[in-house]
Amino acid sequence: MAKLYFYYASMNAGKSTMLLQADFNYRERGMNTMLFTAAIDDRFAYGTIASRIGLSQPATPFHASTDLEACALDQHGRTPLACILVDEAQFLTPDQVDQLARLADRHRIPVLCYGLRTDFKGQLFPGSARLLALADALSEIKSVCVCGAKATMNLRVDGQGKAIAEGAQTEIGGNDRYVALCRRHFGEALAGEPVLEGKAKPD
Ligand SMILES: Nc1ncnc2c1ncn2[C@@H]1O[C@H](COP(=O)(O)OP(=O)(O)O)[C@@H](O)[C@H]1O
Ligand SMILES: Cc1cn([C@H]2C[C@H](O)[C@@H](COP(=O)(O)O)O2)c(=O)[nH]c1=O
Ligand SMILES: [Zn+2]
Repeated sequence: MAKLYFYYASMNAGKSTMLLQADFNYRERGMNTMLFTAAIDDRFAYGTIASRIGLSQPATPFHASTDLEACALDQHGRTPLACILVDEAQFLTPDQVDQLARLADRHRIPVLCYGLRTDFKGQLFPGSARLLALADALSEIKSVCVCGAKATMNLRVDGQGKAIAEGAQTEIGGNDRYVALCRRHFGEALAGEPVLEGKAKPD
């Protein structure tokens, strides 16, 4: 049985790097893959998966209206796919996650999704919630907070590095707008404590 995988993490944990490594691993063995990424996340370039470590690959951009099942089956009909890889999976709609599950279940194509679990308020993204509900395998990619503990949360900051507690769920940005923190320091930063001024105490 092909599986639906969800590799989740905070920002800057290495999700895109791991996706590109997995993709390379399939392709170096002569197998075809299909890559998707969110059309709205154009930090590097539209329709490109890029990691901070410098790797990048073109990918099919998805919008909320994109039928991922139809796109992948169209490609699969021309060159059989060994694997589908999806970056920025937090931006999938729940219906799109269902489409990916059908690609695994009915068409036996493994689907590897990489994305954030929660937003800057600590709330699940709808796509991530559906993936947590449906995926056969959940795997956390770990990274560290300023204190050395596991960073599980994503703090949104303004131009002065001040914590932001309110706003739209979607706001594209990188290390200038978000800081991955452990839950304790996420809470302290939102409470106005000087977590990001190098005064965080180890847990
Ligand atoms: N030159 C580098 N060498 C090694 N690791 C790097 C380099 N630049 C960035 N990184 C690491 O890469 C990780 C970010 O990778 P990336 O795939 O962009 O993350 P994500 O997709 O989860 O946001 C961070 O852990 C960062 O420390
Ligand atoms: C926490 C959070 C993040 N986003 C956006 C910001 C980035 O564009 C992506 C995640 O990037 P990654 O480095 O590939 O993990 O998601 C957002 O829109 N809203 C949020 O709350
Ligand atoms: Zn911490």
